[in-house]
Amino acid sequence: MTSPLPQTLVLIGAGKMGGAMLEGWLRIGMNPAGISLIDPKPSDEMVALATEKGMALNPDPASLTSVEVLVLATKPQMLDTAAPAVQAFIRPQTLLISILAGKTLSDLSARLPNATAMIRAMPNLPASVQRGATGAAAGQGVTGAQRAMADALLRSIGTVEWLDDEGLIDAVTAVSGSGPAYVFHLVECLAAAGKQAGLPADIAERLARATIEGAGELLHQSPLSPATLRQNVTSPAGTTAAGLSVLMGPLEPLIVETVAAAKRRAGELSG
Ligand SMILES: NC(=O)C1=CN([C@@H]2O[C@H](COP(=O)(O)OP(=O)(O)OC[C@H]3O[C@@H](n4cnc5c(N)ncnc54)[C@H](OP(=O)(O)O)[C@@H]3O)[C@@H](O)[C@H]2O)C=CC1
Ligand SMILES: O=C(O)[C@@H]1CCC=N1
Repeated sequence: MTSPLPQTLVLIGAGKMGGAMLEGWLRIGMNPAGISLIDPKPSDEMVALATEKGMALNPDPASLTSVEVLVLATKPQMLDTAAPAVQAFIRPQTLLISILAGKTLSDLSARLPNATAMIRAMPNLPASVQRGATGAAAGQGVTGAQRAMADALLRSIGTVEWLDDEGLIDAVTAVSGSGPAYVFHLVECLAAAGKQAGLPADIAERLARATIEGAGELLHQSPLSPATLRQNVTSPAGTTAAGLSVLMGPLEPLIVETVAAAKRRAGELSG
């Protein structure tokens, strides 16, 4: 039996990532009447969306008798400032899901002493189109039913990897949390290279974008490994082999360094 999605959800921080998750949840048909958004300066788009869908925007905490799930999606640096307002939305049965990079369950407990059930999750931006990838770790106070509900909520916007060791969330952040930005930059680089190779800029951009889209979709649909898919593009002594002879040496160490830098930064954001 699949676990039910929460009937009542408060999203604190309706910015880029909170907004992406919200978009995903609305797409799968979550009831907007059960969703409340808290953001001191919501974007015009967020105000319009709240109005159109009938979601409460900055309601009085006392007006919400039930808050099954509270998703905390402010910037990590805003945790201290936001904590008093966050606490006002926590009920005895509330499950808090934090997506704050770097902030540990213990950092959260120190600021939110009334939160007894907490999950630290790291989603990513494609959640808005149900293709997110989330890593999650549950704190000790989380019941089996709450964990199942969180799993259903996060799985409704993509894949979920549960980790027994919360310490691994910083590595998740560096790989899949930040990962879409690495891929988007690859599109930028491929487009720039296409332009340098003589293509008109707009055509280079469209080809680069469609190439990453197509490669991503093929990865999604194919049972083959990335290495086999790469080999399937690479004709013996052909053009791809020539291109990869330049890329494959330096790319892996560069990506290892990239992920290490992002993971290091997550550690710096803790506390
Ligand atoms: N962007 C991403 O791809 C991912 C982000 N994350 C995590 O998500 C969180 C948000 O990141 P992101 O969406 O990029 O950042 P944003 O700045 O876009 O979103 C944060 C939102 O919170 C609002 N805010 C500020 N103070 C408060 C407050 N006291 N109460 C409620 N809302 C407040 C901000 O308003 P204002 O702009 O006016 O300050 C903003 O709208 C971070 O902790 C980040 O680590 C996790 C995974 C991926
Ligand atoms: O850049 C950041 O800190 C956040 C966390 C992962 C993606 N964006």
